Amino acid sequence: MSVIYQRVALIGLGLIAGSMAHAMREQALAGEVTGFARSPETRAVAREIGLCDRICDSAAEAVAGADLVVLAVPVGAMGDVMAEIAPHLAPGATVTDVGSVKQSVIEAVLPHLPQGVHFIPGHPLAGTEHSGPRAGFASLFRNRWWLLTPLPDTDEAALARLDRLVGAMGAKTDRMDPGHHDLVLAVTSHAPHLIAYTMVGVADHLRRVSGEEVIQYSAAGFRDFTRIAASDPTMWRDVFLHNKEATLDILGRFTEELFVLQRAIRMGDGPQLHEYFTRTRAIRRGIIEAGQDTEAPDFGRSPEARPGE
Ligand SMILES: NC(=O)c1ccc[n+]([C@@H]2O[C@H](COP(=O)([O-])OP(=O)(O)OC[C@H]3O[C@@H](n4cnc5c(N)ncnc54)[C@H](O)[C@@H]3O)[C@@H](O)[C@H]2O)c1
Ligand SMILES: O=C(O)C(=O)C[C@]1(C(=O)O)C=C[C@@H](O)C=C1
Repeated sequence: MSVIYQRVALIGLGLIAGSMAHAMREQALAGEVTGFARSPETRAVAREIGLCDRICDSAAEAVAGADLVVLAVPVGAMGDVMAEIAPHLAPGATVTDVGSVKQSVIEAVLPHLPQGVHFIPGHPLAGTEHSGPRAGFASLFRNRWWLLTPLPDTDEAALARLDRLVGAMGAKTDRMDPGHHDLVLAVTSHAPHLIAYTMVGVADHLRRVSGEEVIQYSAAGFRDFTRIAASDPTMWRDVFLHNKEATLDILGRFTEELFVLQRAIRMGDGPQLHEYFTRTRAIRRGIIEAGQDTEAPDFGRSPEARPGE
């Protein structure tokens, strides 16, 4: 691969920025990568592990001369970070973000955007429950979607260049309207996280009644919930506070469906439960057939799709 940006500045040095740093280094996509995080401890770890070519002690220093700046902080911090770096951005630079919510980030960033600097919001649909500067790894984005939500006046050349970087890190790119993005993600990511947090909360509450059995005999389904519910509290607090309407809409629908199933159980309506679960199983199989879950066991995928056979 060849260098796509001469200098990339990563603001916030956690899972996503760290994975970008590793992926860009592996593929030699940037001439130099600088990094800044607010906490001195995070910067110290980032230096110790050589996460970037240069870790700076201020955001201003990190973005000076950068042709790409990546905002990789919790969504509630994006506006303040943009205000801080704005006077130090190079003319013609591109600023992107990786936030899990798009509309509120755009509203927070745009008022601070200097003339001649491009802002292209983005969101990699890839992550783990781990956070911090040690959590990143180069293959995180491989074969995952990275949605770009350009604004109506976005410069096409700047967009194509960012698209190229994201693709070179292994991701598949697509473009989406920011408001639509927030609704889709409320269904596929935000509401599911809240449900996992709640289920683990319920089990924790029960543990106080039933001793350690909830932990000792935790079944695979519940363990999956606990993985999700171990995700970073600051990040997820901000996601819910900044994608409020869409999340509440989906949770309202979720509650209605839950009542339907609850009633079917109470009434002993086996056919209704069976029909419902048959439909949901088809959705899972569709995701796997579309190659969206690379870690899942295969349910009847074609032999060509099974590596090593
Ligand atoms: N974790 C995921 O699964 C995932 C996936 C896709 C997108 N995202 C989004 O990416 C962004 C970063 O998430 P992450 O998982 O890398 O988080 P993380 O917690 O691993 O890292 C966040 C980093 O930002 C730093 N930070 C926080 N506030 C700051 C500020 N005001 N100024 C400078 N640095 C600051 C923290 O010190 C930390 O280094 C978030 O907006 C999140 O919504 C996360
Ligand atoms: O795999 C996980 O741990 C994730 O939850 C990653 C996940 C998701 O919901 O898919 C979480 C938040 C992001 O904004 C994007 C990806």
